[in-house]
Amino acid sequence: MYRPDLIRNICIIAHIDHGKTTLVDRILEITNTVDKRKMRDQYLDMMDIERERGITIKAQPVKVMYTAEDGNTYEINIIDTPGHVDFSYEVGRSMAACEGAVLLVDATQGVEAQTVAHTYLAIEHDLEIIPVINKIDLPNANIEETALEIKDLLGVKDEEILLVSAKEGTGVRELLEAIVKRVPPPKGDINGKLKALIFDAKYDNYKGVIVHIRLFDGQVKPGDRIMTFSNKKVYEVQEVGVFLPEMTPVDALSAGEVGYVIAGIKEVGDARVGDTITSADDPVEEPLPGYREIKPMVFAGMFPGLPEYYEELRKALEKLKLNDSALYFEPTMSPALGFGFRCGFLGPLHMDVVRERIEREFDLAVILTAPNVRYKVVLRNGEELEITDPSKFPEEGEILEVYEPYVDLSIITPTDYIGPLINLVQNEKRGELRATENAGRNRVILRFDAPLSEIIYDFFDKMKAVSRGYASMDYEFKEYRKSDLVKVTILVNKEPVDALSFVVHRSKAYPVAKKMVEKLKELIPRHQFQIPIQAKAGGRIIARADIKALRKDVLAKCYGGDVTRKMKLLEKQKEGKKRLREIGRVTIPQEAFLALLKIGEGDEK
Ligand SMILES: Nc1nc2c(ncn2[C@@H]2O[C@H](COP(=O)(O)OP(=O)(O)OP(=O)(O)O)[C@@H](O)[C@H]2O)c(=O)[nH]1
Repeated sequence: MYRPDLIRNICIIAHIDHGKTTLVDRILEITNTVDKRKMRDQYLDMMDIERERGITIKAQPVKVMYTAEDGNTYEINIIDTPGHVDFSYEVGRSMAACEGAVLLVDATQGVEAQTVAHTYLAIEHDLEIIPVINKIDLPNANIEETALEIKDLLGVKDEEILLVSAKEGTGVRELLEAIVKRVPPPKGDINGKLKALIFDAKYDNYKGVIVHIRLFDGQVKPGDRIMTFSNKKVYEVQEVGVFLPEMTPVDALSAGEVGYVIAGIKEVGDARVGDTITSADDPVEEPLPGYREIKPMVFAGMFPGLPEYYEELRKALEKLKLNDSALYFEPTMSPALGFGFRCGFLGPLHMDVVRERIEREFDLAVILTAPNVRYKVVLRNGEELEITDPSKFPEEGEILEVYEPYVDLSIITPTDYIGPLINLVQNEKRGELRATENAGRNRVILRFDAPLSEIIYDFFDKMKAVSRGYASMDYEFKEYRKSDLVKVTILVNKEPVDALSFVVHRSKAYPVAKKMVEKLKELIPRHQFQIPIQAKAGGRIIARADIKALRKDVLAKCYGGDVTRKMKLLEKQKEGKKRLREIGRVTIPQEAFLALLKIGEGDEK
């Protein structure tokens, strides 16, 4: 029977390692959702990488049935939220699918900055927030202090904060009671026109795209003709169902419910997060608010470790793309690295995840070049270009104007670190402070305008370093701004290496070029001859470092020059142990192609 008053839709806000997965595991057990025999730890974290790195990009939603003290059996849908700034848009969309949020704080760690950003987002979405202190079983749990911080953040009373040990199960039942009592049931009209929010989409080899939805109004069932609002594509529904957490078909999904739809959608790119699904025959006029097209913001070259693996790399990228609508790639050719792909990502973490999946799931070693943003260039001849590959950046004489993307950068920090953070953003990263807002006792939000290109390198680590790990950041694309940018070309042994070129603000061209050649000097091994490394901008050499020649006797041991040794090296390269590239007569290791990312290392101390 359809009882929307017995539905509760929630998400869990938690900093990494505060115990979200463990809590969900306990809830699954208490509600007998998962057969004890099948129960394994971290049930919902499906991907290996997510488990190992502790970053859940997004886990499956799950529906549990909980019989409360009032005798009613409630349906509680728990929707996961990704935990990194690259995916902040998706966090917002997941929250839009809920009426409540559990704020989970580790009693030994206290409220961390990342949690604050998500809590604000939950408040913006009008979610009922239930604060929970976890890990109370630990001897070093500091419940009082943690409660103070939570009260600071939310303005709640002591008695509203729940105490839980997700590990031992203490307090989990009380939490389920609180969810049922405090989180409002979904509103919505089952007789209204179909209006559903897409909050995730996954590709399945057998079933095609599985669209995760939250219904706001109306109903959807097999045989219905549905339409995605943004691109007006029409599909016939084949199956609808719920997550138990295995996908389980049902006759229909109705207003207020969470579930999935399978409708012959071929790629996840056609079921975009944040988009509205409606009826093709009787569509709503207005979609749900908040939809945005996700565009790649960060680009890098990806090349197979060995040329013969080009096809395999293409297949791997195609496979990943099926499940990742934000991933973009097109073939490219680099004189230095051969055939490969120019790839686009949401941000630096997304890039890392893709690279790791390719290496691990497809067993392919790849060479990835330093990331860059999308530049807009107006040439003197009037032509307008969009450049995502620094080696294709036009020569200075041809350029009339250049524009680069700026972001709204917000950093939440305890007041102690305001000075160092402003210094970092303004003096090192070309940002501008726009506003400072109070964010509760001893905490502020600093709002900056900053060039995206400065944020994608070592910014995150530096921010953490100057704030002792306490600051957290979020950014969103703002606009393109005119800028004074130059291309720096790197020559190794007098030959330009296209994959090492980069674009930089003129004011930084010299210092960055100098650090870059010094870094390359460290990263490229010695050869039997001296190797000059030069940086060239605007037609002249602006920095140089030399790698000294090896002495002959040493050389005999290391580089015998015989073919089998070289073959062995190439074998190793396949294993991803040591990826080397011959440029002219010089062997360049994979690391060197990321030299630009490493030039800031060791600056702090
Ligand atoms: N002692 C104790 N340990 C806990 C408790 N809850 C979680 N842990 C441990 O804390 C660690 C992190 O827990 P997870 O559940 O993986 O944390 P998470 O928030 O899901 O982490 P991510 O998926 O990485 O964001 C694990 O080693 C858990 O065993 C608890 O109540 N008490």
